[in-house]
Amino acid sequence: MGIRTGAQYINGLKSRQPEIWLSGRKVTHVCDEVVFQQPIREIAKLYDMQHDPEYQDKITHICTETGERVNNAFLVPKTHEDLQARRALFEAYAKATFGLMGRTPDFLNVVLTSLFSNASFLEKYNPQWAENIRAYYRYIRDNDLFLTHAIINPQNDRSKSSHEQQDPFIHLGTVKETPQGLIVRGAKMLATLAPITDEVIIYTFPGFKPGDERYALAFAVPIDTPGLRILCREPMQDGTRSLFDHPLASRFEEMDAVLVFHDVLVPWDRVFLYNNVEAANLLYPKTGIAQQPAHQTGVRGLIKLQFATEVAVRLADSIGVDVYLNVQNDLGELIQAVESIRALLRIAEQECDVLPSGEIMPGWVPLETIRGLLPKMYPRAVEVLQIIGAGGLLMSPTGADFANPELVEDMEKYFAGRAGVSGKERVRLFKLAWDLCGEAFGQRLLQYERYYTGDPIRKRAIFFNNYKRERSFDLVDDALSVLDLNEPVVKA
Ligand SMILES: Cc1cc2nc3c(=O)[nH]c(=O)nc-3n(C[C@H](O)[C@H](O)[C@H](O)COP(=O)(O)OP(=O)(O)OC[C@H]3O[C@@H](n4cnc5c(N)ncnc54)[C@H](O)[C@@H]3O)c2cc1C
Ligand SMILES: Nc1c(O)cccc1C(=O)O
Repeated sequence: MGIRTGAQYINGLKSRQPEIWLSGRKVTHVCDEVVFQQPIREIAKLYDMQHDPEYQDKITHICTETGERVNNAFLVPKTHEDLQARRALFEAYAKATFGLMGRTPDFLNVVLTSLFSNASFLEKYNPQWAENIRAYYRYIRDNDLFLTHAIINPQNDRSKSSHEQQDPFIHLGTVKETPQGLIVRGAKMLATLAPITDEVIIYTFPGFKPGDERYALAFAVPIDTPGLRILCREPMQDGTRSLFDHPLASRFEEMDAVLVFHDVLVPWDRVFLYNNVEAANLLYPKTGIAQQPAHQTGVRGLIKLQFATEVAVRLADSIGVDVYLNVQNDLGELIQAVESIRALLRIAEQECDVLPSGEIMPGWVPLETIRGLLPKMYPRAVEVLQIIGAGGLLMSPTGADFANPELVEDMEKYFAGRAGVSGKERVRLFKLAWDLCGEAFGQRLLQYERYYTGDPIRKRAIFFNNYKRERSFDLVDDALSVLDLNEPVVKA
């Protein structure tokens, strides 16, 4: 089959009825749910881009195995050109969503492609697991499906591991084996976009302790698998607010959900790992799923930070405050943050790691540096928007006010910006900024940037330890070596 259109993606959603709970009620048809309609449209646009002459050759390629045209996320990069082809895809999708949708289809399709190309890691534990992930990759690639994932345990007692929780099945674990497959029970979070995806993949993130064997699980099932319950968080916009009033929140609400597995059957051919704590802790670092997806998230994060920075620059200009030193200083800081991420991506794409399989991976040091910087830089961009927007952020009328003939004169007179910026233009800019720095929608985007790739504190500690292990810090030795402590520095 190969690449899908947006209509085919939507028909796929209509062909099933997952168990989705939203604001205390069960969703009957996800495409009829107003909260999901705009995000579905935004994802459908990404699928349509694959058929658009402007993008098709940039973001898709002909699969050498099947001869079908497939998305570049499924490309195992073997050359710098392959890496640039993936970069082009990430950038096209990020620009289409301003980097505000973190879990667009390319993200998990890159994860799956890494699991496929490094399936040999699973081979030594259980060759069937390796075969299963290879077959699953081909299934998702050839059907161009959209995955969600949930790899974090629900936030119960973080001081205890899974097997020490009050109930053995709060965290997702294996209940029993059957001839058909595993029966699994318990919860995982935070499955972003789960209600509007086709499949869910569960894989392991390091942190398993001895005794956690039953929780060491990696598998994938269709999103409408019997017994899988999708519990959505409170929506951050009700789907009825206008594009004028909420230009971003009304388009890019990325629903998050806890997945509860009520004795779900996982067929054996969909089991990628289980009952092995060592394999569970090593899957993330040993199969490229820490590194390759970081290329996608780095490009997406760059576009998001760049977007917030551009909004801040235009906001300041619209009310003439970018003539002041303090504002220039803050905006200069954001621009330098954007340029830092842009430069780090280039370094990552130049300083690659080449695996024995021939797969090339963008350099882990610059990618992990991006992962450590964005959780600081993006909240700072939000703060700068708040500082520059000041009271104007709380003083935006609605599109309905501008549409009312009785008010339009006041609207244009009292809401105008600097000379040349009409009332409507200034208000629209301030609404863009408010969606990013004021709305719950914008606060989620900030929290996303902090935590989407794990706890930044612990990630930075892992980065430091890996860096210390791999680097020699020669300059210190050089400095100490030139001085023979018995020699006077300057000969008399
Ligand atoms: C908007 C958003 C979208 C997300 N989307 C997804 C998704 O699609 N799929 C997915 O699987 N996950 C997703 N995540 C979850 C994300 O991976 C987690 O938020 C992240 O791993 C941190 O875990 P936590 O949120 O449970 O925080 P916790 O681990 O509960 O941490 C809470 C606080 O306690 C501290 N803490 C907790 N445990 C320790 C410890 N052992 N040592 C030191 N400090 C500790 C942390 O530093 C933090 O300050 C998403 C998160 C957000 C915010
Ligand atoms: N995707 C991730 C997640 O959901 C939680 C923690 C880490 C990651 C990741 O890809 O690094």
